[in-house]
Amino acid sequence: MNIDGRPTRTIWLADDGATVEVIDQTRLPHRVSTKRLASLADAADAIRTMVVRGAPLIGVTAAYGLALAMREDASDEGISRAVETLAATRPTAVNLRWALDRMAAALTRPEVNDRVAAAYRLAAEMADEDVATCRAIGEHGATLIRDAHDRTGRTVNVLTHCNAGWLAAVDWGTALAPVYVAHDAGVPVHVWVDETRPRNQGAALTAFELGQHGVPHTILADNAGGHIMQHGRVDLCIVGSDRTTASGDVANKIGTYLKALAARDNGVPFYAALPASTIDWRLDDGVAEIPIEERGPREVTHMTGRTETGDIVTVEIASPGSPAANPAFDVTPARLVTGIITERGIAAASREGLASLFPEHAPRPR
Ligand SMILES: CSC[C@@H](O)[C@@H](O)C(=O)COP(=O)(O)O
Repeated sequence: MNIDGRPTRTIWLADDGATVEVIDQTRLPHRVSTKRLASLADAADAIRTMVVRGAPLIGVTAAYGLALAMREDASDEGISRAVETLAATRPTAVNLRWALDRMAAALTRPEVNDRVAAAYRLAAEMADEDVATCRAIGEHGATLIRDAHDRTGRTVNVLTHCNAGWLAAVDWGTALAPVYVAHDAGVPVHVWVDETRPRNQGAALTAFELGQHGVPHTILADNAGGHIMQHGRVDLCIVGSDRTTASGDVANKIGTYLKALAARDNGVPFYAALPASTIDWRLDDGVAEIPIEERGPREVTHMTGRTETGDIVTVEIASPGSPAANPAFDVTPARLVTGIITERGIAAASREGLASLFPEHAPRPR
């Protein structure tokens, strides 16, 4: 995608061929800046502090993190230690584990001396694959937007939660990829952007990237979605996911579940868009089994923003001393999900639905 008209990805190998550059998402939308990752510790820190975030991008950053780690110690023990360090950064997005398992399996095969080159090669391959996968999600999901336009003859209103656009992946994104494909094809589309407290990924990141791409959008306070759905102002909801079970339960940013409930009550189709790497085929019951990240209370009690004079400041918005809880994700049960948009097509949110698109993961008949 583009920032100020210049094409960019969220992560790339620097000109020195060794370090890795990422867009620093903690500074958006107020400052566009990059950060250089030169070591395993830098990569782990970037994921932990959300310099990079979003399930697909976390996975690719972890892959590059392993490549950086191989320069420090390419032994079998070095691989295990690096995997352990990176896996501990964030618990919910399963793309992290998926990327680390794939890298570790590929790295233990070559001789120790060949592991650095192999790691960079595979990390770059995974970055390119992520772009192609998200683009395919966009093509499949755009049919829903096109169909809605054909049915109504007017601008299609899509509601999304958090940021599942190109900033959450290497490019294109998941939930927003259908919007970009439809918009680029001339289908009139407008996005309702949930602000997404407490970190405001919607107001800060989704609004920023839609604005950069010229897609009409409106930021909504998180509590407004139900109201606008009741008044017929949403044609479909599309969200991303950090982990989806084999049975179609969808973990995504906190607040997603409430939007799915409101969508069901108002007959609004509710889709999750995700690559196969977000599906945890070992899990069945998302509410019971998906680990939900608990983040610090300061994200709830304080807010960061830009003053009119351009300074970035953090202010306290809560009653001083009151405790705050901060679960970062919730699980929307499959029964509330109309369909799952993947790189292979749109599936019903069920074990059978997902297995029909990904038969290689279907349980073998006994
Ligand atoms: C394409 S990304 C899907 C999800 O990762 C996204 O919706 C989300 O919840 C991101 O959470 P974050 O905490 O910002 O990493």
